[in-house]
Amino acid sequence: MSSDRETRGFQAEVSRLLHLMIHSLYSNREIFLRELVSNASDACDKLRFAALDHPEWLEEDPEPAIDLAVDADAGTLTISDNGIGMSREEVVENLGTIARSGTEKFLASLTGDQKKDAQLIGQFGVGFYSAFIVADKVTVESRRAGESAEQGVRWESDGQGEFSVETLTVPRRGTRITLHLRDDAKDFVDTGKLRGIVRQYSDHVAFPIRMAVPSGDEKEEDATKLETLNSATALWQRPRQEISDDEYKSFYRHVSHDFQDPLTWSHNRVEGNLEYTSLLYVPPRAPFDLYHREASRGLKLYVQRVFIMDDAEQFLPLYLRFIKGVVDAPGLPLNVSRELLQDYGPVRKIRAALTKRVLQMLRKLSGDQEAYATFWQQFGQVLKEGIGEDGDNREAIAGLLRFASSTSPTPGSVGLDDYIERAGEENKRIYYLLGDSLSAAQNSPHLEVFRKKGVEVLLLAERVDEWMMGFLTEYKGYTLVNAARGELDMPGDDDDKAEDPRQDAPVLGRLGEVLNEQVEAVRATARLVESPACLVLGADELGPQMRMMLEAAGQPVPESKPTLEVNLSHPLMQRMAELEDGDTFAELAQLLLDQALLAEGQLPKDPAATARRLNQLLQDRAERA
Ligand SMILES: Nc1ncnc2c1ncn2[C@@H]1O[C@H](COP(=O)(O)OP(=O)(O)OP(=O)(O)O)[C@@H](O)[C@H]1O
Repeated sequence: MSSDRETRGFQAEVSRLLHLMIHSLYSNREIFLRELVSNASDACDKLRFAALDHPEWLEEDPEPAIDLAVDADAGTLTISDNGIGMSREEVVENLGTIARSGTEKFLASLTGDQKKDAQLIGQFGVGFYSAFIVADKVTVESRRAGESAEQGVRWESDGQGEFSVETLTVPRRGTRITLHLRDDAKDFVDTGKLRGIVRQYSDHVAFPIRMAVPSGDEKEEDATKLETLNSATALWQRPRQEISDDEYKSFYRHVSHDFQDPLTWSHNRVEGNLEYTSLLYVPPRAPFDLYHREASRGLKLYVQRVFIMDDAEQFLPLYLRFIKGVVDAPGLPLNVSRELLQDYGPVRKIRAALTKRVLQMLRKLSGDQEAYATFWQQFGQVLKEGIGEDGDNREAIAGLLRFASSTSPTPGSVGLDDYIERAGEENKRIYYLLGDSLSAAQNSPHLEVFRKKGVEVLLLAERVDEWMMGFLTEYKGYTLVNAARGELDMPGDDDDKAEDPRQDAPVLGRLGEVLNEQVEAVRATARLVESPACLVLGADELGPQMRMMLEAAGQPVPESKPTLEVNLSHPLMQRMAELEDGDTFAELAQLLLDQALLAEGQLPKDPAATARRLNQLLQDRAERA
């Protein structure tokens, strides 16, 4: 019986997605099977969860399973499950519109560049539509658990822009997807090939994946038997020593929908009052939506092996949102909700323990330079958020940070422990310098004296750095010191600055008078070797990055003036000290300040006036040439 047939157009975005997918995933075609099996497995998980409230749904057909069947003559492959199934509305919603969270964001982040987009699509679970990579027609028949056979539904499409739906009788609960294989994909009727793909991608799926194969019965040529293709146990429940690296990797691909192997993982069972098992992975690259506020994050939560929810974000802090994996906490109530998880004491304890576990895993990973460099490049910025957000683990997180430095300019090449080891115990300070870019920091006049004295300075050029350093004031008994702030206290500087006779030099007073409105003070410096002057922030003043961030957020930013420090031994300063003409002195003083601003990556207050002064200088120079 069939009725109510209607044809509908896909949303435009779906057509785009299909087109892109078919073309960009051609060399990875077999992943369609992983995606469809994964959906079937999710549907079985959902059924088990729903059956906690409706045990009657399981009565007739109690064992969830996923079946593959091929028909070589018809050129079809069928994947069926007896999971939760879909109603007609759900089919239309799930398989025809893009209201689902990921797709829209994914499409928004497309660049139009085929190559880049192909990588993006790999990061994004391609889901049901991947069926069209190998099929030129897909038929879905489904019946929602708890509904009658007459309320079944059939969905069909050639992936060209339209799909049809109709109500029909479906004898069994669950979903059955038939792929009418494309001419160049007919090899997917080969049971040996399918067996290999299932073992490679889906071995750990917790429900049996079965395939009809010839029974070998000579009397009945067409007789078949069901062969179970996977090991069908929840991988995380098995003892560690029995699980091979390949199994761990394959499970990672399952939970993350990634094509690549994870960088590392950590599998632990905790016994006692608060029993739980966790299997946590560090992915090899950041998802495209790492910085989207509502991006999915967190672990898959199971209670007594029953799947409860995806993206259980309560089990890890926000700055570890890139970690993938599973937590199985048999002590939690099966009907636990997101709201309940939020303030649930045991969950808070698991979260604290898992956070430590992840930090340890990263510490261990840092022993492998190449792998850690990949990690740092992908997730370093996110980890920095933890310095501000997680005071309890600040030191452990700080130990994982990587920087460029004045002596090792490759980004991410220096850790705080490396710095300490090189600096020794004598001067318990770690110097750092903030800049708008790495090259600005590298060329900053503030580094001159450090270079001269052979003291290493960390160079920080990311937007979050200034914010982060506001929280990171100490590490293993060493004080972190901003090289561009306050008065410098360098090793070997014994002279008491307050009584430094250089501070009485008349040129300082003259500069102070001319620049009175623009600077807090003018003083002699020991910071500079080659440059005549630089700007220094007061110890508690906001730096330029924080100012910009606050301004962008519409927050009031307190007025503040920098201090100008000048190098009295510089020939320019010596010449200025002798200069009698007040107007020329004022012009040069203004340019001195403007160039110091420029060296910090900031614009002078009146750039046009600076340009005018510079042009005058150029003209004078040209006339003398
Ligand atoms: N075998 C199935 N049984 C029941 N529902 C299904 C089945 N396959 C797909 N669905 C429904 O269709 C939706 C869309 O599936 P699709 O694979 O495109 O995306 P997804 O599974 O939500 O995301 P992703 O695959 O990216 O993780 C699913 O969320 C699910 O609700």
